[in-house]
Amino acid sequence: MATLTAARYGKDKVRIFRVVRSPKDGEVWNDVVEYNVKALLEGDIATSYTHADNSVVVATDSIKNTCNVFAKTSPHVLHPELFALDIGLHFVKTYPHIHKAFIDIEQLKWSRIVVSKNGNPHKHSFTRDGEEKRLTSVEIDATKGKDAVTAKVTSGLSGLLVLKSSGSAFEGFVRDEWTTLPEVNDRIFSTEVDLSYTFAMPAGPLTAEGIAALQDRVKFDKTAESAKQITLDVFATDESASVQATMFKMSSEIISANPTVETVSYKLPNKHYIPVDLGFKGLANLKPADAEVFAPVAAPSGLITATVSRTH
Ligand SMILES: O=c1[nH]c(=O)c2[nH]c(=O)[nH]c2[nH]1
Repeated sequence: MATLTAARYGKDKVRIFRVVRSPKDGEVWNDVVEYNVKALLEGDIATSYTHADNSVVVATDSIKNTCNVFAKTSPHVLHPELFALDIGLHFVKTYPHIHKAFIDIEQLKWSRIVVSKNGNPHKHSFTRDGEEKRLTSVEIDATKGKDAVTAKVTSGLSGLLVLKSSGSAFEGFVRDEWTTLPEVNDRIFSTEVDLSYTFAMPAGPLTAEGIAALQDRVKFDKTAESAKQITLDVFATDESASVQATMFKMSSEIISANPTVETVSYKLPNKHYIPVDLGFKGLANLKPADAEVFAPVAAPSGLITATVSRTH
């Protein structure tokens, strides 16, 4: 005997680019977003797996179509959390047997070009000025009824590459017969930031009309800006004793600066840069004070993770 114990399906990698045109000073200004959307559904769908019963299947093609239509019609399309809430709420409200929707959005970076000859931001030209992505994952839950829908929102960023060439030490760690790493009071610290944070959502059911107000109440956009800036500021200015200690400072600052953030999680690879031994040429390059030439090491890397929660 075998039993289906979990089932969730939908469309992944729905690629969407949206232009929003608005009048400003007699000109047409464009805002643009590029998203990769994953939309998955749960509900009374077991028979599609166990009895080849497609009558309960909203085709993944229709799920993709829905994402595209909402990209055209949602008034919140420029705001990934609100846009994800719009799509997710639609699925649980539209299909009686769909009880949960999971909408994940990755936002690619397009920043407005500032034209150097006049210093002005351009009305419709953009540049990919970084590979980092803004992320949101929204879980819409209608298991308590279609008029009692709740939402969980987790947002963050990934792929933000940073490096500091000083201001980082690693000393005092366990030394035993397994240890070869020297203690250093100055080293390179480089990581690719993977950050996520959860929001405390207001009580009460999620409604289509209520979604717009969440931007002001929960401050998704402001939090995204603040969390990135705190990450960069603490990374740059902390006299780092370890990745662990720096990561805790970043997390704590995000929690104290953003009242609607409940938990902060970082995953930080420690991308090692090893001083190269140039002794064969009589060149000192191994001690922290001498080290100027380093070999970036692709693998292995350290991997330091933590979740920090607001104390109530
Ligand atoms: O900041 C660090 N934390 C570690 O746990 C660790 N382990 C290691 O080898 N180097 C480092 N650096």
